[in-house]
Amino acid sequence: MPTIAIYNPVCGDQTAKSFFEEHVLPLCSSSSKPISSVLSTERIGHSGELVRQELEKTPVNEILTIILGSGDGTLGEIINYLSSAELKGTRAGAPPPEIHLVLVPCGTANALYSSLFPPGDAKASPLDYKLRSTMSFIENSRVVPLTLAITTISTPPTAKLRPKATAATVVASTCLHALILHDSESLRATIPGIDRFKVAAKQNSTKWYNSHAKLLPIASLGVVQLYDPESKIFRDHPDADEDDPIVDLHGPFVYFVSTVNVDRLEPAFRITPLAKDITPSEATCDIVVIRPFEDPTVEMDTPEAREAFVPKVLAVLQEAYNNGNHINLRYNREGGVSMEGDGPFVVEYIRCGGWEWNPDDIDDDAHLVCLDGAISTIEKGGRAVCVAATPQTNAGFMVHV
Ligand SMILES: Nc1ncnc2c1ncn2[C@@H]1O[C@H](COP(=O)(O)OP(=O)(O)OP(=O)(O)O)[C@@H](O)[C@H]1O
Repeated sequence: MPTIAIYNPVCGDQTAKSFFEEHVLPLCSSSSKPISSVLSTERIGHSGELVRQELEKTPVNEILTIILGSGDGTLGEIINYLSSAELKGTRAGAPPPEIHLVLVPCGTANALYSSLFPPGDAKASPLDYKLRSTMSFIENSRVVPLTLAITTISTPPTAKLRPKATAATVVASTCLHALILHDSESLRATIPGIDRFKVAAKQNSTKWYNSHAKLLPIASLGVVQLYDPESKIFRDHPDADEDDPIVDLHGPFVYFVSTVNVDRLEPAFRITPLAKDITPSEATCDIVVIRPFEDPTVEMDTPEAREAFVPKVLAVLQEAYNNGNHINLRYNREGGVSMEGDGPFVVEYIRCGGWEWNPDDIDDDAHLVCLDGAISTIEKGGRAVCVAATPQTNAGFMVHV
């Protein structure tokens, strides 16, 4: 079973190369798990090419293990490259490969790693913390499958173009989160760390997004679920029944973030905490939505109403850093947001099989979609459809945990 190492030398604080040379490679060479090649990515898109070349040399009945030093973006790049690549060599005409991943968190946010290995749980030093997946590979070989969120962005029916599908392993989002990722890219050079996300959040805090979302049922249950913070369980969504299991959500929206595999997007930002606290038993999307018309004091979409809503959104985002406590925030009669309110919950926390996003033609900002950090734009008249997919047996990506 071949094992290769691939690192992205420019991700995060650009220390992946030295971290591999000083820690990961010596650890592996002193174990019984030899590494056949050590590869560095040289450009955008290169990681997928490197994995393809290795796969084409790997016998069909063998699993390829990749020790991957990167953030979430490089992993997404590999998965998407392989999903559309026509493999040759030993893999010509063969069924989809099984790939095992050993993650070394070298990126900026490392959402997948910090969800699989929550930092608070670690009694280890920072060095030991970064080597947890590596140690699992060396010592016990326990793996978990990755769920994929397959998002298809369609053009209007009149365009007659083939829809484009992208697989995400962490997040598919629209609204504020997509705008934050979009704007934070231009801040990368001046603010290399995760503070650039906070700056970008402030820049976009007064925007509301006009769209119509449809929530698709969980495959085995046939329903969409809504979390009830009072009883702390998921219930069947009140707007769905067996005859019509699809739930319609009308805008405006401020926040729409859907995750798979993760309960956090940064080590401390637990935006979908129930992904860990009430673990789903199959491939599902956990979605956090904020719609300002759920606030009992909001009656119209005006500049004043948007301005007054800003502190409420920031309170939710802030509370997500408090171990995911934002899901318990409520409005009070004055429209204030706190744990003590007796009004509606500020966040709608949904678990479903997928969703569809139909932005209003006139709202440009509602057309941005973030897929694991990469931004796509839905054309006017188009839509995005995201579905959580379970990997087939003996295929897909498994992570050492
Ligand atoms: N040698 C290279 N030069 C320039 N870009 C590269 C190179 N190698 C890889 N890349 C690109 O770097 C991008 C960022 O990588 P990645 O997402 O893994 O790290 P990050 O953005 O720092 O972390 P995170 O996704 O956890 O926030 C990837 O999209 C990849 O295409």
